[in-house]
Amino acid sequence: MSDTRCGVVAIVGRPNVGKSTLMNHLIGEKVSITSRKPQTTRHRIHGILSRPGYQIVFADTPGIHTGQERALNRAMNDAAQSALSDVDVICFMVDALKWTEGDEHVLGLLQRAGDTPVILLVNKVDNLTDKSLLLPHLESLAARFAFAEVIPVSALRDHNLDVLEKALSSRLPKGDFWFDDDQLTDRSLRFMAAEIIREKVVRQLGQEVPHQITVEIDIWEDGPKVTDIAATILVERRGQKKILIGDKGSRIKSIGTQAREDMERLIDRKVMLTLWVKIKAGWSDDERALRSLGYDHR
Ligand SMILES: Nc1nc2c(ncn2[C@@H]2O[C@H](COP(=O)(O)OP(=O)(O)OP(=O)(O)O)[C@@H](O)[C@H]2O)c(=O)[nH]1
Repeated sequence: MSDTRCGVVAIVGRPNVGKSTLMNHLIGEKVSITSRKPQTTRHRIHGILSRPGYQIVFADTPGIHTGQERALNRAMNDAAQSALSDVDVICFMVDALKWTEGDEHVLGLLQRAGDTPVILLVNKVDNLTDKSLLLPHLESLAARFAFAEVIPVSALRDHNLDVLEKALSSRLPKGDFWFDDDQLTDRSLRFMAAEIIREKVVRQLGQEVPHQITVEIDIWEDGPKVTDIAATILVERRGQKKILIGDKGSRIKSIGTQAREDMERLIDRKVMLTLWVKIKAGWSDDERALRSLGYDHR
């Protein structure tokens, strides 16, 4: 029997609660992603945290969004649901004392996630001026769901992240590590490059462009000095394309510059990045397109 533990963890929560901040603070610059092994074909991997004794593979739950009207959201919710029932631990993150419809929606999805242990992460506790409000809030949340554990954290200030790591690692199954540390493959780098672009779009445009954007890497060529990368950002409507491109191309240029800088840091080489924006007509209601874009998790 192996002495080490290894398993998959999903961090879920509505936008803006601090999920990315937590990932960055847990894993830092050392986001190492490798080619998928059979154990992880059902997950898109977000990052890997390797410590002596345990390896936590963070799965990307492909969007947990409010609103059910459109096929995209239905498919995403289905995908989120099946992804959730298939991980070893779920972290449900909320923003301090705030509770919104978005949180309610995610909690609803968790109700159907099966036996997977759910840890409630109450983030941004550094923001709380009156800490005495925390306990009653936690108690009322705990009454609504059988959380395996409730941990107040501050992702930004690294508060209680050691407690979180312990809570996660102790719940992982025993087993060998799936990934060698620091091993990067072309495929995972492409995936990360696409994520970097998506992140920049969301950061720069926020609500103006809905989360239904997808990024495809069309070209990845490692030249002697420079890596040439071309990517297409797929949007749903003409108006979104216009916003993304911006006045005389200023917005897409700024997104491209920021993304290129992150990519250069990631692969430690010069990058030449070309971005295209395309409208994928009828995309939301086209299940076939969804599957080809990787949202089919059945
Ligand atoms: N004060 C405080 N702010 C935080 C903390 N964690 C995250 N934030 C801030 O909250 C905002 C949202 O954080 P993100 O990490 O982008 O949130 P997210 O859940 O990944 O958001 P999406 O990518 O939209 O799903 C950022 O401005 C963070 O700096 C925290 O522990 N304390």
